[in-house]
Amino acid sequence: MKVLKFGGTSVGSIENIKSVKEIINDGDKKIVVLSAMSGTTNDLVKISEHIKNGAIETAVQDIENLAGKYEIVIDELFEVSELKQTVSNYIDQVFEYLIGLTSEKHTEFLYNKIVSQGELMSTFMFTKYLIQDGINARLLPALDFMRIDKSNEPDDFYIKQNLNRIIDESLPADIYITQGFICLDAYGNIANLQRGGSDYTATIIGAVIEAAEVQIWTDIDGMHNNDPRIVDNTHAISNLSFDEAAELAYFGAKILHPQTVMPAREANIPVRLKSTIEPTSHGTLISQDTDGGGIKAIAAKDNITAIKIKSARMLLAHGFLKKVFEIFEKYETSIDMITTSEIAVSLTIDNDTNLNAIVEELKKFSIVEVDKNQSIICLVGNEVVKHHETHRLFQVLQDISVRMISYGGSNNNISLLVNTNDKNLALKHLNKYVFDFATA
Ligand SMILES: Nc1ncnc2c1ncn2[C@@H]1O[C@H](COP(=O)(O)OP(=O)(O)O)[C@@H](O)[C@H]1O
Ligand SMILES: N[C@@H](CC(=O)OP(=O)(O)O)C(=O)O
Repeated sequence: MKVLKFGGTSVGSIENIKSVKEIINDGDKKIVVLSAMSGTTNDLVKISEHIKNGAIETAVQDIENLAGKYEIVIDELFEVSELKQTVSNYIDQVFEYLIGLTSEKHTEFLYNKIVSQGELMSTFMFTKYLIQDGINARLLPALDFMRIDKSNEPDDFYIKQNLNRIIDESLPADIYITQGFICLDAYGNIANLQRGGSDYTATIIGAVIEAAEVQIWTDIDGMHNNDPRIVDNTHAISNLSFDEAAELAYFGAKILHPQTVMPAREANIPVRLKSTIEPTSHGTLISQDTDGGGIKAIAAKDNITAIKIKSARMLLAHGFLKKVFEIFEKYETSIDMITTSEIAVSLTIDNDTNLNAIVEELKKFSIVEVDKNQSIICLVGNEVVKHHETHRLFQVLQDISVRMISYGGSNNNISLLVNTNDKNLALKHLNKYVFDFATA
């Protein structure tokens, strides 16, 4: 069985919802993972923010506006009045529930309850829409099987047991629909896999059911060699290894959630990125195969903070780095990049939650400088550090001030740290030097 994930853009309009139906209705049994309609999760996040800020009237107004949008979608999708009524009742209940939540105290738990509603709505509507067309579709509620453990890792054993049980117990179907993104935490509270997490849901499910393939369907024909929103003339990459794709996803290629590749790599399940707009195009196949060498793609990750730690005494004195790392470990903050010199160590983090506490502790034995608004630019390719063309990327040093370079941490990745204001220019110039050097 295959697992197909359709993102917010693919279920974001009536036209796209219809295309998704055509794509999945090919007679093969499958599990379909859906995101919320595009824009909905952002709207729900805003509603949660308003509640947090005590702006209850604005929250209610936003809920009503969102309800209005869903009314239009239901009206256009459903012709059979009984189904239309069932879906309307369900969606009305969701919005009444949201209104009810506006009088609650804001907590992370409340946020999680609010943001989970997008996927609950999209999957309910879509299942009924397939049924209207005579398709044997069945909804598998993600909250009945998808769970993370105390370390926020997928609880594979629980997921496998419960998903198989639910499929076995329900009437046979050709197409099973489930929600991406949402899950339960180890204590049974509603939680999620972080923004963009539906991709991750798809590979978690793919791994536990040992799927033949996981397909991530979106609005672009695969992973491009650079960010198409910033750089012109990018192209889709036909094949990526799991390691290459994982580096690109982790370092910001928006098309894939950072953790998506992990379950697929562990279970050796190919992942194909496909376009709902051009369903017949090859897309990008991510598998254990590696091909060729040199830089295949460039990605960038924003909201990075650089921390320079200068030692009062000699830096590489025995135990100095241990002391530094222990502080980051204590505050559960992972380090992305690191470079050292005789007198200082520079490193980056992408989570500022405990920055002040970390800096205070570091200051006890060093001089600390913090630079916010940095971006990591990551160049990825099999054996990229050894390739004879790789040196071209360093031409970017003549155009842009590069704060840090990480080379050789893995054979597949070279990373540069630049000020976010220089990111777009850096991506464009790197594109020219690396992929377009004949005209550079
Ligand atoms: N390297 C890249 N390759 C392809 N798309 C990318 C890349 N970097 C950024 N994107 C953007 O990611 C978008 C698709 O991701 P996303 O918004 O998560 O889709 P969905 O809503 O289907 O989950 C594309 O429209 C594209 O603009
Ligand atoms: N609704 C979630 C989950 C998701 O994965 O969305 P998308 O597939 O559109 O990136 C979000 O917006 O974060």
